[in-house]
Amino acid sequence: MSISVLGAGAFGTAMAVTLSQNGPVTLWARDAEHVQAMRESGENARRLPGVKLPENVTVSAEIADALQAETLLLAMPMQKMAGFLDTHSDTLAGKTLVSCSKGIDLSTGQGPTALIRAKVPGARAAVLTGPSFAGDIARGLPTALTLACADHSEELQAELSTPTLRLYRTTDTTGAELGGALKNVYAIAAGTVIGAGLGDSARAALMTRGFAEMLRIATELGARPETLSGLSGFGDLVLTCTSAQSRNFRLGHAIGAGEAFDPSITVEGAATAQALNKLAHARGLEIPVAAMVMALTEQSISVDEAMQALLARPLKEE
Ligand SMILES: NC(=O)C1=CN([C@@H]2O[C@H](COP(=O)(O)OP(=O)(O)OC[C@H]3O[C@@H](n4cnc5c(N)ncnc54)[C@H](O)[C@@H]3O)[C@@H](O)[C@H]2O)C=CC1
Ligand SMILES: O=C(CO)COP(=O)(O)O
Repeated sequence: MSISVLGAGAFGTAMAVTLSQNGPVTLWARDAEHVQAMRESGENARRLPGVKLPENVTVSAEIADALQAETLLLAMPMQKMAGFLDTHSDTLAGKTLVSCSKGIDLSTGQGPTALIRAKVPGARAAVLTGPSFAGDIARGLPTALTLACADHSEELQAELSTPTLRLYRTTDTTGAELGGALKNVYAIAAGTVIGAGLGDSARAALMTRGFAEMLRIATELGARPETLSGLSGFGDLVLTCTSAQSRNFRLGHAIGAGEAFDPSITVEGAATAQALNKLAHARGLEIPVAAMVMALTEQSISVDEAMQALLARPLKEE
């Protein structure tokens, strides 16, 4: 059984590298020049420098090459997924589409599985998510992720597990994808606190209250609470709120420190904060930390104002 990875960013490349231990993998990039550069150098210098592409990984700019496989990993930024599915919907029907993207589509409020079902009705949708930096996976460091698929596939779990990548399965696709999307918002909050010098205690408080918000909104949207407590929710929240490897954390850190941040870096949490606030508002749910993250990323509030607003909220029961 062969696998293809669609999107040759850091994460798609890392997944291609680890999965190539099980068999041949096609790594598809939309940019032919990027493919040429990867073939010549034997690595993805743009997105994952220093990691050699194994022989089992074929890089291609032809989508037809990738479509030879039945299992396709979607590894592109969330806000690009709808356009990608629209363009290729006919050819993707009947395939197993495993989303690796962590976000909520801003224009529809849908997560990856709902988007896949809407755009490619004949496809089987799954989600691969959890605490994992691309560099760690590619270097073969031990990693555990959640694989969510409505039809409970042990076969898919085995297909996507490697000697260093251990997958746990669940049928709760909503919980898994919301955990992965929402933690990015709180990683921005954590980064902001550290960048502004507000201390580790404040970060722990925001992580905990952020997790409460994650549970509140995700369960309202149909997620199982235990999924949020697992790798895809709590696990990834811990990783991204405590590591400067996280781009979401780094964006927050720059906001807190009053520094510039390179806008070409993929940071899913800013758009997710907007989508999340829309969803919460429509349901009458309070998510004060996520509201502050949205205001900070939109530059409509200062860090000091955000912190004061959170501290001045009415005292309540935990
Ligand atoms: N980098 C990481 O450690 C992890 C990333 N992820 C998730 O994976 C997703 C992708 O992130 P990265 O690979 O890190 O980003 P990246 O910034 O390294 O790469 C994004 C890639 O997507 C490609 N792309 C953009 N629009 C596209 C389109 N319309 N069609 C096909 N390809 C397109 C770009 O050319 C680029 O190669 C995000 O949702 C991220 O949250 C998940 C786990 C870990
Ligand atoms: O999702 C990730 C780790 O699990 C990667 O986080 P960033 O997108 O913040 O770098």
